[in-house]
Amino acid sequence: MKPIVLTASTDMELAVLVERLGAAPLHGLGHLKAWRSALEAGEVILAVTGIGKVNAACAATLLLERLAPRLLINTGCGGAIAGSGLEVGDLALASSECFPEEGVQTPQGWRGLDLIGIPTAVRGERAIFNEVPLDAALARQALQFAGEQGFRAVLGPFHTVSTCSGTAERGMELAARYPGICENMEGAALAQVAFIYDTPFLEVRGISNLVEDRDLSRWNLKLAVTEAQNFLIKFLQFSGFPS
Ligand SMILES: O=C(O)c1cccc(C(=O)CC[C@H]2O[C@@H](n3cnc4c(=O)[nH]cnc43)[C@H](O)[C@@H]2O)c1
Repeated sequence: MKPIVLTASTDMELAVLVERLGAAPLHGLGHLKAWRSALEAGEVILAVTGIGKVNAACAATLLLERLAPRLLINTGCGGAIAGSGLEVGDLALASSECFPEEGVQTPQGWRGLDLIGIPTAVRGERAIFNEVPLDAALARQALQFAGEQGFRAVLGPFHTVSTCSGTAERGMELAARYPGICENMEGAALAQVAFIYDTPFLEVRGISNLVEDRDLSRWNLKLAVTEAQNFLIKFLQFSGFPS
């Protein structure tokens, strides 16, 4: 059976999973720090991508080329976009991913990549621009399982940015371009690579902060990454998915 690959941008975002799944270091995956665990659901490979879109795309390409997984899961922390109903410590599940910065600044305002007419990726007849579609059934299944397990979780579109929105104004500007519940810096890059390789992709983030005027005293990275990993441990071991 093909493995499941689970990624995050930093060690901290995988540490609980590595420990609780008894994962052993795995060498030979290029520049990536990785671990392997054998679960009832099959083999799980955990890998640290590094921060940002370039690191994420590079890692995803290497992992999908080498391992051809049956599922790619990305986790970590993220910022709750105003109006999402999310609070610090909640889970956010991606219904789609989006690059809300890629486009053109025109005299009439910002426009997305569809204005240029060059897609970010094409698979068969399907061309995508700023928004990357995800496996809706898989995301809904994860949402339902989260609720059953007592996690507070919201399913909705994610934003992947180059610049963390450290002002409420910037968050609202991006949300006016595309709907969003959770901001992060890697997800859309992983989702785009998964789209190209026709691999199911699930993204689950713990909310570490609100997208608001930057105030680090209100952030809780540890709670966010612990909640996301606690959920994934249960999801991998008990949800019955993915078989
Ligand atoms: O502003 C700071 O000084 C600061 C301190 C610690 C961490 C950060 C981050 O921006 C973390 C980026 C990292 O975590 C994800 N993340 C978490 N919250 C957000 C957000 O509101 N907007 C974008 N990315 C976020 C992201 O995926 C990165 O991996 C800043």
